[in-house]
Amino acid sequence: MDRTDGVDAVGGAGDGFIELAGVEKVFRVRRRTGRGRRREVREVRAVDGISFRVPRGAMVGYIGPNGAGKSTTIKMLTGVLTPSGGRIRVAGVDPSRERTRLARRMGVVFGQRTTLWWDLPLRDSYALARRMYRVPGARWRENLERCVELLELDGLLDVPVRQLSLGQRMRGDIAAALLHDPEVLYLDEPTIGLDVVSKARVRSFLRQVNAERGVTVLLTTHDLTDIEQLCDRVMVIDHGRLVYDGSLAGLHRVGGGERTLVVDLAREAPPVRIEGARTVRVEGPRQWLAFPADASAAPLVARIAAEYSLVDLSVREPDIEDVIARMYERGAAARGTAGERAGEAAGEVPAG
Ligand SMILES: Nc1ncnc2c1ncn2[C@@H]1O[C@H](COP(=O)(O)OP(=O)(O)OP(=O)(O)O)[C@@H](O)[C@H]1O
Repeated sequence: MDRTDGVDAVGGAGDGFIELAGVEKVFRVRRRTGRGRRREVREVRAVDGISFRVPRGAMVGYIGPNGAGKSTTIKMLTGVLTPSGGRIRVAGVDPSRERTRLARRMGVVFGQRTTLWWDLPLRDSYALARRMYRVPGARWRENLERCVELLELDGLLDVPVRQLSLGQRMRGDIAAALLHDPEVLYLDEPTIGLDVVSKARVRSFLRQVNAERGVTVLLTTHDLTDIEQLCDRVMVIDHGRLVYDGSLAGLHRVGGGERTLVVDLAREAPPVRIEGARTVRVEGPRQWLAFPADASAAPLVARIAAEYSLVDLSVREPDIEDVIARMYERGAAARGTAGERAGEAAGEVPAG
C-alpha cells in the first residue's frame, strides 16, 4: 500500500505534536445486581492500548462507532481524564498533570454540549473567555473579527446563546475555541445535527484555520464527508483499539464499501445506465447510483452530464459502521497493536 503524503505512520518517527503510547482507560462501574442487590464492580475498557503520533499542523480524523472510545481519548488529551495506563504527550506536556498550562494552548469543541454561557450573548461569553485566557486586547479583537467574518457571526454577537439555532451555536462554539490562539484544536462531532449549508461553512472555516495558522486538528465525526473534505489521514477506533490508520481512500479500499451519487435530472427518466456505477433507486427525477467507494465520482458525473440533463448532484459517503463491519468481514482489521506495525512501510495500515 502506498504511503499517504504528510502522514506520520503509527508510532513512526517525526514531530509527534500529539503522542500516545499504549494508552488505556478503564472505568470501574458499580451497580447493584440481583435480589440481594449485591454490589458488583464491572470494568469498562473504553480505551485499550492506543498508540499514535500526529505531527504539528496536521488535520486528522478520529472515527469509530458509538462507544468506541473517541470521546474518552479526547478527554484524556485535554487532561480532563487521567489514563489508566500508557503515556500521552501534547506539545511535550502530560495533559493530566499540567492541564492548566496546556489549556491556553488548546481549544475544544464538543458538538453535543456548549461551552458558552447559555443566558449570555456570544459577545459576553467571549469577553469572559478573554479574561480567563488573558489574551492581549489587540490580538483578541483581531481574532474575533476574523472568526466573525469567516463563520458569519455578524449580527449574532448580541443574541443570547439559548436563542441561537444549532448551526449558529456551533459556529459560536468553534469561534470560542479559537479566540485564544490555540496550537491544537479537538473537535468532537462539530457538524452533528447541522444542515448542509452550516456544515459547509464549518468545514471551510476549519480548512482555513488549519492552513493559515497551522493549528493541529483532531476531529471526531460520524460524517465521512467531514473526513473526505478535511483530513488526509483518518484513524479508526473500535472497542478502544486502533484498527486503521491511513488515508480515507485506503479505508474504503480495505472496507470495500460503496458511495452513492445522488443526481437530480431535469425530468423523470428510466434508470441511468453508465459505466462504473449502478442505479439502485429512482424517485421521480432523482436517482441514486452506487459506485466503489475508493473510485472518483468525477468521471461518472462527466458521463451523466454528457448524456442526461443534470440539474444537481451530491455524493453520499457510506456509514462508518458499515465500513468497519466490512473491514472485519474481509479480515482487513489486522491483529497486533498499532505500535507493532510501526516497522511496516505503509501509511495506510489497518491497525488493530
Ligand atoms: N464516565 C464513564 N463511566 C463509565 N463508562 C464510561 C464513562 N465514559 C465512557 N464510558 C464507556 O466507555 C466506552 C467508550 O465511550 P466513549 O464516550 O469514549 O465512546 P465514543 O466513541 O465517544 O462514542 P459516541 O460516538 O457514542 O460518543 C463506552 O462503553 C462508554 O459507555
